[in-house]
Amino acid sequence: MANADQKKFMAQIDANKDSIIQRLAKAVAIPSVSGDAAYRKHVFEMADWLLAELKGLGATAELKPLGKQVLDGKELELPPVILGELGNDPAKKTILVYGHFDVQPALKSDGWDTEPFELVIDEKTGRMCGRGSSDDKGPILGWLNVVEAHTQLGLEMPVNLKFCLEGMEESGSVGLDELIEAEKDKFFTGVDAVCISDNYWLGTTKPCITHGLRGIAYYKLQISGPARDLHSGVFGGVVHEPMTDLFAIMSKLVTPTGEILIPGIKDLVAPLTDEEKQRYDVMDFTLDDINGATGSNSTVSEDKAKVLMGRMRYPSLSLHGIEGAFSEPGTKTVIPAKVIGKFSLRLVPDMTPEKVNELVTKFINDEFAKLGSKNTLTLTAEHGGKPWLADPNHWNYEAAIKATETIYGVKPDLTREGGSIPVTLTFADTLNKNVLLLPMGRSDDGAHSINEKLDVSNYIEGTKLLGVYLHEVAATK
Ligand SMILES: C[C@H](N)C(=O)N[C@@H](Cc1c[nH]cn1)C(=O)O
Ligand SMILES: [Zn+2]
Ligand SMILES: [Zn+2]
Repeated sequence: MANADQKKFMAQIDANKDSIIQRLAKAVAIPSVSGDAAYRKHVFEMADWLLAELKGLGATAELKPLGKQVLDGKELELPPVILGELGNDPAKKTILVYGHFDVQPALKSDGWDTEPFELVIDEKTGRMCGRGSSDDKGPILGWLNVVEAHTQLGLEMPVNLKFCLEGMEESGSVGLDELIEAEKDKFFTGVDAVCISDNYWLGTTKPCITHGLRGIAYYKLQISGPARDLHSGVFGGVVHEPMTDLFAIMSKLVTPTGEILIPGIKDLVAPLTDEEKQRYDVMDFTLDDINGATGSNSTVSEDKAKVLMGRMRYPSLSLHGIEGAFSEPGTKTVIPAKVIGKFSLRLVPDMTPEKVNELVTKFINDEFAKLGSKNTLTLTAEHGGKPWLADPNHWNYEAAIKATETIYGVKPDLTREGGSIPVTLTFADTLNKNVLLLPMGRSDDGAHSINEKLDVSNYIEGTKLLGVYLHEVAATK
């Protein structure tokens, strides 16, 4: 049940509906793609815009430079991290809020129905379409909307807030761990718990609270041979072809039903307990939720618990793409001289990127040796992140459960997320504080896909959820 302050706050969010949607439209219009050097200046632009918004709301905030990185052979300045603070009352709890203002790449030609960097609102369905609307600009702005509503009402914020907002999450959070380590006894002092809104409900109607994430280990596998692309009529059957080698290796990594074939990987996975299995059996979820989100009927199993475990508690290996391969329409008869296969594994307890790197490297080198090819193979381990699992028996989770009941009128499911947010474990380990994931969007939001959207109702009610959660945090012992 909402108390009087919470009711006033919720009414103010309803009153602000148009202006906070405009705030999201402005954020989506900045194409802050972190993984493409050509867009890097927009990630900086996004950091400047957010910094100004935070300061405009009365927070103290600064940009922390992270140095440089090498991306696709080019040296590039890393986007800064925003560290901000609102309130420092020793009588109040301090919640650290993390989010990311970078996004995945998006081009209209990928198959979007609308311009990806324009927030297009369908008044009939309430869907707000645009890259970053759900992942993760909507949720970040949710926190700002909460602060604004309190100021407008002259209502005291129930907790002190610290903000840590990064611009490299979609590209491995380069430099962030080091910054957190360096600031742990400075900026991060006094943090009581952490809240991250950067994942999704399990389905489209029922909210959830998340206490686990998979980790990631991302690889680029380069095979090169000829000094230049060749005519397949002249050189086909004459040379070892890089693409043929690459297909031979990539086809041995995983089966079409998702079984990882790299020896030793399965042995790293913590065994399933009966008690854990039961949790998946009773989770409020149907295959229609997944089918709705994928727009297909293509699950690898018809068993609900197996599908859920495939996403939450087992590793997976996905093939993402091949750079350098002929991919345009038409029928070019070319032998590409150099191709780079991209794949990643999602990691679960007790896997670490280091252990996985060892096994992947050995397997790929062994398989390449079996081909007897005269080409050259180079395997690069790109970004990695460990899996994370938190204890939900904590006041941070209690507050989130109460707030969810107030906003949505149901007890939320307790879930583990299939995606990765590498910094989560860093916060848990370095600050030694409880971390909670409190999602705003739905499973069918299409994060990383075409036509990413956030429903108006999720944005508005999700903003209320973040605010009421802070009130409930203040009320817990
Ligand atoms: C769950 C979160 N919103 C997210 O999308 N995380 C990304 C992180 C990542 C890692 N490599 C590239 N991006 C994800 O899980 O893919
Ligand atoms: Zn993402
Ligand atoms: Zn995200």
